[in-house]
Order: sequence, then C-alpha cells, then structure tokens
Amino acid sequence: MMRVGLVGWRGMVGSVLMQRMREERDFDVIDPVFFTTSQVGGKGPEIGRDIPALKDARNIDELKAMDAIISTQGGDYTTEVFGQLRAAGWKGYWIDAASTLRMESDSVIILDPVNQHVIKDALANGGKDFIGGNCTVSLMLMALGGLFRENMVDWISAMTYQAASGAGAQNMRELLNQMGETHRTVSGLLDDPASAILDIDREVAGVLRDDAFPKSNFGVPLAGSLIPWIDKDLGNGQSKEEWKARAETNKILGLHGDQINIDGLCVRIGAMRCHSQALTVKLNQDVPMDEIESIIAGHNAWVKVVPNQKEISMTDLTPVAVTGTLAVPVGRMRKMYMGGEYLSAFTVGDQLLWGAAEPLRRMLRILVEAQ
Ligand SMILES: NC(=O)C1=CN([C@@H]2O[C@H](COP(=O)(O)OP(=O)(O)OC[C@H]3O[C@@H](n4cnc5c(N)ncnc54)[C@H](OP(=O)(O)O)[C@@H]3O)[C@@H](O)[C@H]2O)C=CC1
Ligand SMILES: N[C@@H](CC(=O)OP(=O)(O)O)C(=O)O
Repeated sequence: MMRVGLVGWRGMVGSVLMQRMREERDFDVIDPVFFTTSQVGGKGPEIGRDIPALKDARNIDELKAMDAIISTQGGDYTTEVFGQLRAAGWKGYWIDAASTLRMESDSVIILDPVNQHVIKDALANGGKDFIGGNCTVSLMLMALGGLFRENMVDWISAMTYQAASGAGAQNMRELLNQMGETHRTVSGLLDDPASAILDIDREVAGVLRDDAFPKSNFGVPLAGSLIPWIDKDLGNGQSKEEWKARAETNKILGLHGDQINIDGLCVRIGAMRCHSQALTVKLNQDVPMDEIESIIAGHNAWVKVVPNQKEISMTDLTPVAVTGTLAVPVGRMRKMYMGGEYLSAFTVGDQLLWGAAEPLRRMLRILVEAQ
C-alpha cells in the first residue's frame, strides 16, 4: 500500500478532506501517516483503526519516507518544506491545496472530472506535483465543463459572490459575530411592531460603522455589506483572485498561451461556505438552449441544470441548498439581448468540497489505481 503523509488534516480544509476520505473509505487503500506542525507525538484523527502518534511535519527525513504527501496546511508550509524535500532527493507525489506551486511548469492543477487527460498525460511523463485549483475556478469548470469540452467557449465574464470560508475559519466566525452584533443593537426595536424601519436602519448603519464593530479579520463589515476585493492588488486594477480565472482555467484545460479569456469581478458576500458566480458566456456559435443544457448536464455526475424558473431557482440555486454537498447546480440560463451567442448562467458550489478537498482525495485515488 502507498504510504501517504497527511499534513494539515485538522484545519478547515483538512477536516473536510478527512470527512470525505472516511466516507469514501480511502483509508482502506492507503497506509496513512499523520503529521503536525504543532502537536508532535499527539493523537491523529479517528479513521477506524489504530494509527501512530503524530509526526513532525518539518522533519524532512520522516517526510521522505512517504510515497505521497497531501498538504492542506497552507502556502507558507509549502514554501518552507517542498523545496527542501525535493532538494533532499524525494521523488514522491506532492498533492497540495495551497496556491504556491499551481503555476509552476512541473505542476498540474487537478480537477479530474474536467482534466483527467491532462493528469494522465502528466503521470505518463513522470509528473509528481499535483495542485488543487482556486475554488472559484474549479467550481466554474465543474459547472460549465461541457461547454469547454465541446470547445464552445469564446470568452467568459465571471461576477462572483464568494463565501466567508474562502478567507478562513476565523473569518467565518467573525461573520457570525458581526451578524449577532448587528441584531443585538436593534433587537428591542425589532420586537416592537410599532417601531419605524428607518430608525432600525439608522441604528444598524451606526453599529456597522462603529469602530468597535468586530472586524479584525475582514478589516471591514461583511454582515449587512459586501467586500468588492479578494486577494492581493496586482497593481493593474485587477485583484489576484480575478487574475486566477484566466490563468488557472487555461492551465487546467491544458491550453497554452491563455487561449480562453476569462475576466470579471470577485466579491466577498456573507455566505458561509458556498461560492456563487454570475457568468456571461460568449459562445463560438449560436447553439440552441436545449442543446446547451444537455451538453452541460451530461458533462459530469455532479453538475445539475436548474430550469430557469423563479421557484426552483430560489430553492435549488442557492448557498443554503448546496452547502455541505458535492452538487454543482447551474441555472438562470438564457440567451441574452446581445445575441444568440451570449449565454447568461448562475452557478453555486461548496468551496470546501469541489473548491478544495475533493480534487485532492480523487487525485490520491488516481495514484492508488495506477499502482
Ligand atoms: N480556506 C479555503 O477556502 C481554502 C484554502 N486552501 C488552502 O488550504 C490552506 C489551509 O486552509 P484552512 O484549512 O482554511 O486553514 P486552517 O487555518 O483551518 O488550518 C491550517 C492549520 O492550522 C493549524 N491550527 C492551529 N490551530 C488550529 C485549530 N484551532 N484548529 C485547527 N487547526 C489549527 C493546523 O496545523 P497543525 O495541526 O500543524 O497545528 C492546521 O492544519 C490555505 O492556506 C490555502 O492554502 C485552498 C482552497 C480553499
Ligand atoms: N481566495 C479564495 C480562497 C483560496 O484559498 O483561494 P486560493 O486557493 O486560490 O488561494 C477565496 O477567498 O475565496
């Protein structure tokens, strides 16, 4: 059995990974070794059998004994350890959720329902570094994979509505604290049916703008508001999150020279762990809607076409409907006034599942099956 080192398993992405690996009985087909940066000698996660005490995630000799390592520990850890490991002659497979190595020429960005061919080619050519994609990009490709497979996409504009979880566990907590604090301020007025809504609104605006409002993680209020910037400022008017859409999509699809243009605006909203995106797709040709829907629906087992009707869009095409599931609904699809080649679509996906953990465990399965 492959000896697989797991680093970052108790973090938020790592915990979702552990849950999925237990559900899919992945631990039955590997020999797992759990690492930590802070609790060496401590107890690892429950996987249904005895496992050794936690090993030191900075001990290169211990890491070198692994056939594969999955890291959900974060980019700083990857930066610190990966180079040392390779320099020490380690030839194992490195599977990582962090963005650090994504655009390296030796790396493949993994999303096997979309790019199994790219992954298989890399393995056949001795590829060892398999990196999970940006959550927003992976979820967009899971939704529209059929259009890409049929080479129907000319360009896409993506307007995103990204959940607090993308910023980390502390940010999810902060969002809830912000919601609670906001409600607390006006709960007396809310209880009084005779109170004026504009008085309530004034109180809410006051608390959101108060210096004491809990915002140390986001820097600004997210509850009752939004944040129209995610990740670094690239200095050209674009955020790094926006830059990833084109760069990563083309790499995932194995296209060279950024053949497909994708650009847009990335916005943080007060959802917990589902990212949503409003997409304008410029098709290469005017294809009838029923054909488009069947191409999209037939691409993978998780994408679900939601009819473009009010009721079902409100129930099935939301973060609340999708959270904690692998389903990737795509709906609000119609041709736009601009012409038959312009398709509008809206999609939602759990950014901790397909957006982070799921592609990693599936890559491990691909490696196990290739043994
Ligand atoms: N959040 C996201 O949406 C996405 C994140 N990623 C990548 O995954 C990386 C990890 O993200 P995320 O899982 O959110 O990070 P977390 O902060 O939840 O966990 C990272 C590490 O922090 C340590 N840690 C310290 N205190 C605690 C605690 N109280 N509970 C749990 N862990 C603790 C653990 O390491 P130890 O056991 O060694 O102390 C853990 O593995 C990111 O840096 C990013 O590179 C990728 C895609 C999406
Ligand atoms: N930046 C994403 C989360 C993330 O971790 O992205 P990346 O893996 O590309 O750094 C978000 O904030 O929603």
